[in-house]
Amino acid sequence: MKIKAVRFAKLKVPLVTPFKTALREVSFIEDLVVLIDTECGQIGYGSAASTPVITGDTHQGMIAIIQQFIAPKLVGQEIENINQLTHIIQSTVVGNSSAKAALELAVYDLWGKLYQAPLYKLLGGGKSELKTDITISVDNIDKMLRDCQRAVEQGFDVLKIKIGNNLNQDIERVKAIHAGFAAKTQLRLDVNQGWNAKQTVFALQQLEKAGVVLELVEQPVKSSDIQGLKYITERVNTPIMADESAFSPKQVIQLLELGAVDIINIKLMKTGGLSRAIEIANITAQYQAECMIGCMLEGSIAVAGAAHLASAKAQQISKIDLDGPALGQYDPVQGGVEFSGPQICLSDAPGLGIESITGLELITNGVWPA
Ligand SMILES: C[C@H](N)C(=O)N[C@@H](CCC(=O)O)C(=O)O
Ligand SMILES: [Mg+2]
Repeated sequence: MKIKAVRFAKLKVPLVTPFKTALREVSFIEDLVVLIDTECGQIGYGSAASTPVITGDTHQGMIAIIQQFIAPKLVGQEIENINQLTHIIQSTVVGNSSAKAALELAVYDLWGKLYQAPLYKLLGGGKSELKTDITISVDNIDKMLRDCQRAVEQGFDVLKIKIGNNLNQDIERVKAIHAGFAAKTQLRLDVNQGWNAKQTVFALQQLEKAGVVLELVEQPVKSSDIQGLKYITERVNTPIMADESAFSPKQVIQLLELGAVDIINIKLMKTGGLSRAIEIANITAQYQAECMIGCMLEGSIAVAGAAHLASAKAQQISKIDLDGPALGQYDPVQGGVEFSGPQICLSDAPGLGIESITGLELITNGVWPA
């Protein structure tokens, strides 16, 4: 099965409620979809979210880097040589992790189609049912409590609470949500780099004294502040997780060698796709550290790839934050992974299993070779 061309499209889905973090606020999931055509007429699907405040990637930038540098090296390659394909994708340019993720997803989808097997089985096999948490956007306390209530009614029993835009208000938000929902749910916090190290220790010690039990706190400080993460981890009981500080296998080794964090959040948009995500999961096992599989605000094509990986690497990946599709008003993708509230159900269709996509807007000059 030989690669013939790479095409691009856009896919936009409105959110149930605006997605607000310490870094940004958006009302739509907007994915760049990458379609890889083969000479035998198969199509591989991949997609990527543009999250410039975290990855630096934009849709225009992803299209340019793929068209000018990576697609010319992929066209003509055989899908059966999956390691050679991921090597080309990873090594042709530096950075550009979201563009690499979209391409890797599409070639892994085709690899599954070549061998007529679902991706999670080709990656080692696992369960077809997974469960995700859901994210509660940062807002005034009443709105956050209403969002938590709706999530519980939908069946979610793990809530990921976004905070980080005002230290004292954040402490009050967490206390209020803990009082209302700790009996029914497990609570994770995501500060999205909003605090500094001393503020984090202060906040977590206050919360610990008040009897607030948290499963983990994600990325409290700036992505570059590795010493800050270590300072916090040494002073609080609550487990600390790296997100924006952990893109590459090398960064993960540095974090774990230093004892800077307890847990790593793996996201395909940071690792550049599945191949490096697998490497990171294996590294965390070497350090007996836990890891989570997460997502950006992205739709069900890319999240399906992450779900296949989570199933196949369940021995390493113990926590799941794959709620992108649950945050959208509908899922435009038919076939493959089904997202229903907290439940994620993998199908045994080949690759990612995608049959069709509603509302896909093909980019007219977005094809290589032209
Ligand atoms: C959507 C997911 N649960 C999440 O919170 N992801 C990111 C933020 C992504 C974004 O801004 O698109 C995270 O920080 O974990
Ligand atoms: Mg995060």
